[in-house]
Amino acid sequence: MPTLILVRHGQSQWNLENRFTGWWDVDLTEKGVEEAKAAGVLLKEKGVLPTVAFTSFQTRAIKTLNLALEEAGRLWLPVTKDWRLNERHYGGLTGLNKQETRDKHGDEQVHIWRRSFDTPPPPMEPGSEYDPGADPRYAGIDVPYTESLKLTIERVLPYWESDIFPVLASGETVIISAHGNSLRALVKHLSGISDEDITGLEIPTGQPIIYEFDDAMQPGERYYLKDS
Ligand SMILES: O=C(O)[C@H](O)COP(=O)(O)O
Repeated sequence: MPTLILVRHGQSQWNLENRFTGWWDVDLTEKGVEEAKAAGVLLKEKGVLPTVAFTSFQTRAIKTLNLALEEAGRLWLPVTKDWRLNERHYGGLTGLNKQETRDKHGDEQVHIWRRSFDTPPPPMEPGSEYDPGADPRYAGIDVPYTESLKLTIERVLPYWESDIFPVLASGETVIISAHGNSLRALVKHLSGISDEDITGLEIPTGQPIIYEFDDAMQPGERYYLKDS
């Protein structure tokens, strides 16, 4: 049965510092490393062993994948990295402290920026401190200046359809190591969550989420591997 494993990267340095991160490339904390390893141990214990892997262009997701695969004895897997699995771009909020931004703009405005379906944060100034536009990994890519969840879906879903779904449909067990909002985009699609209800969905770090697909390639109910 084709099986999909989704895992959000372990705690990052800016998760710890409570800063808007988006496309900025931060590393895992020690706790994040432990979360990633624990995800791999769980995959092994439960016998849910990936055969193909996808991740973003961002260190925190790539390292989470590698650490989990190592613990699961699957460091040898083919891995495809693609920017379309990156975190949602946090625009001009990138680098700011989330609590200080709430103190300045109010809880409601920050909640809209973080969780509304289609209101993007204010755009980043091109060439500003946290603009990844000149990073060689994004050469040839139209790096956005901000993204709502809706805009994130508009680049995650075509990639899912063209590159990931066909691999899954061929019978593989696919693991995707990605980010809070690129995974919300996928879960919204796979679980048929409305634009309104998606605002309430939080994806915890380092917890594998499973979808099993039937013969018609319809996803079943998603569940956390730890609860199975
Ligand atoms: O980019 C970030 O800051 C986080 O990874 C996700 O942030 P959020 O919980 O505000 O969407």
